[in-house]
Amino acid sequence: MSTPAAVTVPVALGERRYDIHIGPGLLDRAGDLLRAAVPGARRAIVVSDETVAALYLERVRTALTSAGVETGAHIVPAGEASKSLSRLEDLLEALLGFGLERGTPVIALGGGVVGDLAGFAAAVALRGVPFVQIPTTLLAQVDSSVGGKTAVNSRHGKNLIGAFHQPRLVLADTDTLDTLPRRELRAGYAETAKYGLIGDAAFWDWLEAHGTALLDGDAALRTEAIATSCRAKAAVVAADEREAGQRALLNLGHTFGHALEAETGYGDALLHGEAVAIGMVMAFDLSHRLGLCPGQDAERVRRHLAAVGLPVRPDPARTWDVERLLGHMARDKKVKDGRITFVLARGIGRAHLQDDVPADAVRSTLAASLT
Ligand SMILES: NC(=O)c1ccc[n+]([C@@H]2O[C@H](COP(=O)([O-])OP(=O)(O)OC[C@H]3O[C@@H](n4cnc5c(N)ncnc54)[C@H](O)[C@@H]3O)[C@@H](O)[C@H]2O)c1
Ligand SMILES: O=C(O)C(=O)C[C@@H](O)[C@H](O)[C@H](O)COP(=O)(O)O
Ligand SMILES: [Zn+2]
Repeated sequence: MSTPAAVTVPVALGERRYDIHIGPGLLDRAGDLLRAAVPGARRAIVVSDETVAALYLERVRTALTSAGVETGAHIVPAGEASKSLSRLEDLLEALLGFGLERGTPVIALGGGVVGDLAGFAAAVALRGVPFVQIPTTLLAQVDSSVGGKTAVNSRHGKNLIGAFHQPRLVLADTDTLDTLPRRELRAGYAETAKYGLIGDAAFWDWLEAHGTALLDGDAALRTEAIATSCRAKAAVVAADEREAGQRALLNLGHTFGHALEAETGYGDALLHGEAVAIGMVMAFDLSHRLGLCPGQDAERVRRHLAAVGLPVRPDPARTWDVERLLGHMARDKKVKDGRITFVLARGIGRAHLQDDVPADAVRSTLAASLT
């Protein structure tokens, strides 16, 4: 296994832009890269979770201090439950207690949970302060740290309270993936595979060939997959920053997946990436039922995700209710005039949006997956 060089992927948003740095050893460069991205920053507050803080907080603080940046830190419990209004309130009070000024960056060090929570706090504290992402999960490095969606969950559903707030810098140190549990790595793989399914059949072929080695820790393959994913996401976000249209393609598998997450209570039973894997299999099944997608493509999706160890159907040991799942789906952010816009596909790499999907076809997909 060779050590890959760092890669930089730019995100261009009209007059604004930021860089995603991807590669090994980047945590130690956090200070210099922060000073370059947020000129004049002399203080910063790092938000992390208990697991990640124990592993990496001191290293990041040392790097920042060496660059002349004074740091504070706020730590939340690990896990999806921290994406809550009460954790947001605690965080906002901590930021204000730190003496946050309009130029003080908030730095998210961790996975998508910390990124979404800290990003939303950065969006609303003092009506917006600079935000920096240091993603430490595969999911966060390929997806959540890029594009500026931030949110907490509501009792009405997933990510229903949030804001768009772009980071000034994304620093994805691929070495941090060495400590990530295999289950979390696989969950991130689902969001990686999503880019192949949406619009890049060649990337999907590449993942079928290299997915297992990537998950086994091949550093060069990992860096290549993260860079390809970030380029794909950067292009979509540059074209449609606030999801007026085509950005919704990044929601492939999420209408089903978010409903499954809501039903399992946002706990450890089903991780976001696992729910997305099941949801993508359902989206391809639905596309096939509607006569849009060849059955062999839907089967390829199911087979590969299962082969890398991802769940491809809801846990049969639990009781599921189709109507309850449909109820969650009806609160999806892509609902307009009571109609859900689904992300469907005409084949691998050929996703599109469709808002005239018959409810019975959706019921059939859910029922087939639950039996
Ligand atoms: N904003 C977006 O665009 C976007 C995109 C995709 C997902 N999301 C959100 O991201 C969240 C999921 O993110 P996630 O999968 O990163 O979960 P997470 O943040 O909960 O992290 C997963 C687990 O891994 C641990 N961990 C993190 N980095 C580690 C490391 N390097 N070594 C060891 N342990 C580590 C964490 O403590 C946690 O227990 C969901 O809430 C989802 O809705 C947001
Ligand atoms: O960045 C996007 O746009 C995405 O849809 C990425 C998704 O992976 C992510 O889970 C996002 O939070 C889901 O979007 P939401 O608007 O339904 O919260
Ligand atoms: Zn997602």
